[in-house]
Amino acid sequence: MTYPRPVPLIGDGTAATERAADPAGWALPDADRAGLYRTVEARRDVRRYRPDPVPDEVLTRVLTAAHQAPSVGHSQPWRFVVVRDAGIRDTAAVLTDRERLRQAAQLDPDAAARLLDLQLAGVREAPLGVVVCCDRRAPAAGVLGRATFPDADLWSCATAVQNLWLAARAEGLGVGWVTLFRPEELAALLGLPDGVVTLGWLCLGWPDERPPAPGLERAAWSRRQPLSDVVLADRWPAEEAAPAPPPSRLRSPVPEQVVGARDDADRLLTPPGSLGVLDGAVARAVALGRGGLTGGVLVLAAADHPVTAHRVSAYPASATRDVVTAAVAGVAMGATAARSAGLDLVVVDAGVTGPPVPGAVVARPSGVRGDLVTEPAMTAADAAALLAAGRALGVEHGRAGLVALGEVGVGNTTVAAALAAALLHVEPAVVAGLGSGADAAMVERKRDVVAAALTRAGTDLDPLTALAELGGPELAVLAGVVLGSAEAGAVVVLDGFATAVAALVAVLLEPAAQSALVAGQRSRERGSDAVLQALGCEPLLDLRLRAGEGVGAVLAAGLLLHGLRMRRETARVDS
Ligand SMILES: Cc1cc2ncn([C@H]3O[C@H](COP(=O)(O)O)[C@@H](O)[C@H]3O)c2cc1C
Ligand SMILES: O=C(O)c1cccnc1
Repeated sequence: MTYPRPVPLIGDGTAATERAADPAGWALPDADRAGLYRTVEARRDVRRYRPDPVPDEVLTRVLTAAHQAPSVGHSQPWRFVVVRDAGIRDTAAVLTDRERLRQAAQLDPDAAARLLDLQLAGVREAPLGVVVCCDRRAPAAGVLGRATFPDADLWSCATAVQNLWLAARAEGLGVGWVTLFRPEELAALLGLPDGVVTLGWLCLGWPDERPPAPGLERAAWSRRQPLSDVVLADRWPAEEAAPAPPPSRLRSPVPEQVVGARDDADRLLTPPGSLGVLDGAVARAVALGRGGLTGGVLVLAAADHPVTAHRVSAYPASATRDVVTAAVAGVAMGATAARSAGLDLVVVDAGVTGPPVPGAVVARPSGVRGDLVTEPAMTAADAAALLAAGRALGVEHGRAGLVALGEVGVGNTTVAAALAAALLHVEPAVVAGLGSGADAAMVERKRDVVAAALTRAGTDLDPLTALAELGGPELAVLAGVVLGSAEAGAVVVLDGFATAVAALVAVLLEPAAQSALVAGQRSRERGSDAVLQALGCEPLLDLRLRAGEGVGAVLAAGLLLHGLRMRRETARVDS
């Protein structure tokens, strides 16, 4: 049976089916739309004003439109100082006149003459001045969206100006935006406190001119560029751009698949997004066409690392071989985790010291291995070959639909740290962590080793070079597994720090691989957050794991399979 859709009493009452049936259904009626475009097209900068007063209710409508502008983090940083006082308007007018002469003095004579010809007054004549101010006293980091774009508060105020301007135009009022001021002089005139800045003076009043075209265009100061000059396709045109990245073979799921997954989620008899982070992971799998998943495979790649000579691991290198041998026998922790979650296990010997580990798939480097500090981790040819071998494994095992990643390799948290530091351009201290159980002195050594490795290899490395210089063979294989799995349309579930760094290499090589990733967990290892952030992936679990071997990936994969089953079996509402 189906259930009636519980329509929320608050918020968006529309259903996914409605939106899918009529994607343009949010449009306003034809006349409203035409009116908006007519207003946008007819907006002018007005410099001559009638002295007649502007009724308060009209002013309020116009200011209300301004106050409905978008603002970064909904911070509403704008303040509108409405100046009616004739004395203040007179003083402001003198300030602009002075500035106009100062600027004319800097131009060549012809341009200066044209500037002086332009009617720039209005500050004195218009019955109202609206000085748009931005209160910047809130710390940028506290406003959603401003930590990264600290000037977004100013842009918000500019959108308020535009709203005001369009509303004024529709009312028949003129607006002139005057920035021919020294900002500090205008601020002093209005008594603005430190931290409040102005975007200039808006003259507002009934216009004594009705310009059919922009004044500066009529004065041949400039002209409107064709739309095709200002709209660019996908990236900045080649002659000025950095070299194009190498072509990627991978493609993310097409938008129809992503939206289809969301539409289906919307029909569940539960509030949208009720499973939180898990819903995001389930949506990824469904968008990849993997909603029916019931199992998958753990790919466990292992290698040893010459960097252990620098005493950066709490355990002897021989532990790698022991753990891999136990994994093949099905009794290492990663192997038992996989079995209990119903996943198959593929163990890859990517360079375990000694002869190939019996029972493991062999994909080992053939050239010299180095300790990062004095020599590259491996040759460029080996890095490329291991990446390709991993890719083939990913394509093969990706058919199962879910690939969990795991690693074994004493010393590999140091290797992963070096690679992460180079790829993310962060300090060694950000990524050098406890690993399998380092003490403070060892963490310090790891940091020094990473710093020395970066000094030798440099930090401006393309991902493949970074992999050879600073990476490890199992990380190269795993980066390839990510690419191959993504190519096969599989969901890739990451484990801890090292697997996330391998995924980062993959994503830097082919960005579309990101849409296959699910971060299994937030690992205990320092640096895990930085890498997951760079991947743009929010982890499913936060158990302070430091088990490696894919244990966290498998636990998360189990959770994802539960989530998919719930998605499949939960009742749908009718539409
Ligand atoms: C017995 C044992 C089993 C492990 N299983 C995973 N790791 C984890 O620890 C290692 C990385 O830490 P570090 O960089 O400090 O050496 C990797 O093998 C990782 O998978 C293990 C480590 C040990 C000792
Ligand atoms: O985050 C991990 O996966 C991890 C941490 C410590 C040791 N080995 C792996």
